[in-house]
Amino acid sequence: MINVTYSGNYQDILTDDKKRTLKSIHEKLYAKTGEGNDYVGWLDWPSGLSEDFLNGIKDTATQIREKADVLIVIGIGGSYLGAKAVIEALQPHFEKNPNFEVLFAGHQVSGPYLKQLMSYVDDKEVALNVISKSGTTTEPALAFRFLQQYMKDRYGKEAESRIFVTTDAEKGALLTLAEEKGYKRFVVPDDVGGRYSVFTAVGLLPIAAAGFELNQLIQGAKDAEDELKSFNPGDNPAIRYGTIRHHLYEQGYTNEVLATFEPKLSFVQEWWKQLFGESEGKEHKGIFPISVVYTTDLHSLGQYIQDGKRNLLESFLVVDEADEDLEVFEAENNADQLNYLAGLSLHEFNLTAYKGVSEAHLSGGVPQIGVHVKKIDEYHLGYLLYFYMLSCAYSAYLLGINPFNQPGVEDYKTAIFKLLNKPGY
Ligand SMILES: O=P(O)(O)OC[C@H]1O[C@H](O)[C@H](O)[C@@H](O)[C@@H]1O
Repeated sequence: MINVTYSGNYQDILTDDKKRTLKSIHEKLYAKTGEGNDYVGWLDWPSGLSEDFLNGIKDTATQIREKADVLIVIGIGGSYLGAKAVIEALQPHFEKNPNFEVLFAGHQVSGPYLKQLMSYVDDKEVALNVISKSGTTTEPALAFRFLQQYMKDRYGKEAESRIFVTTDAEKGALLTLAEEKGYKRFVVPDDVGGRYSVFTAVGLLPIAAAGFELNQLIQGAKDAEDELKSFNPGDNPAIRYGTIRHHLYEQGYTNEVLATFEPKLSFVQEWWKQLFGESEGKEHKGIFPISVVYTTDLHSLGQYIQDGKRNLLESFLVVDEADEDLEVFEAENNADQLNYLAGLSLHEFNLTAYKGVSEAHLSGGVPQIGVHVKKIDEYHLGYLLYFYMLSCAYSAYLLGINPFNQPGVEDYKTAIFKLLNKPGY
């Protein structure tokens, strides 16, 4: 379902030694005995999802769509990027959703954003889904403080039936608050970290509310879980991708540029950055994840990628089939001199551009990985996101890093809290 290509020879990387290392990673991962094993609930999560659970999410999504025109999803990092990635990939570019919108808040602290959001929804019916695994993250908590008040002012007691909380089952300030007010709650499983949580209620409720097909998304993830669990490092694309990028890292390619020709995937790229960046960037190790959308960025970052410092590897996220397309037509006077393209579709143009860019960058000293997915729909996105999560676990374990914690993010938080005189800091 996913095809991973490489500009080098994969068999050369796959030495007996590497196979042994991969085998031991595979065994620890699936036996849930590797480092960070408290957080591998995502691994068999898709196949464990019950009809009842999915129906519960779908029913709530239907209720939300019945009573509201807008769902504001409050969350940051893993509590926002998965839903945002799927929704952006699936919704049309324009007239996103004339009858129902999913908007996001709490993923930054911008006064203008929050003020303008509240005035934008003033003439619309609103529901809120506040998502935080810890229940204590400052940005969403701050946004929720404002938006909860907004809801109370607008709806009084009825606000309580318009607010949905997704958080830990047992702890956190958000849980206490939800219990106090009787808000409907969804659980972030204990053993699933934020950046691995897209197939839990964290991602599923906003995605369902946006009107997308959960069964297909989950089926894609389930098939990925099933097909990628075999230890077959020659063919398994998740092992392949993890192994190639790790090999390139060892050769000094410490930055990975994830490139796509499909602008709708730009939030899949953002989600991927958190996934790989937070999973691997520890102990002064790890590939720094960067993203570009082509051909746009060929006209800005293309120069650097072609000729700049040689520590870049490039991985293309290639969509093989376009759902909509245009064919270049023959113009009478050919004033723009583009008749040579007549008969070519824009998708074919991009596939050719992929080949050309890939050749040029390779000759400039940037090794190439291709991650090919058939098309963009619920099923293939489900498959793709699971594929990346699994590859990430292999890749981080190859580095000797626990993929499932993020100890480093506390340092800047402590520094900010000290400056703000937060009690206890
Ligand atoms: O869901 P939350 O607990 O609010 O966390 C939201 C995000 O913020 C944290 O600082 C972590 O770095 C992320 O891994 C997490 O996804």
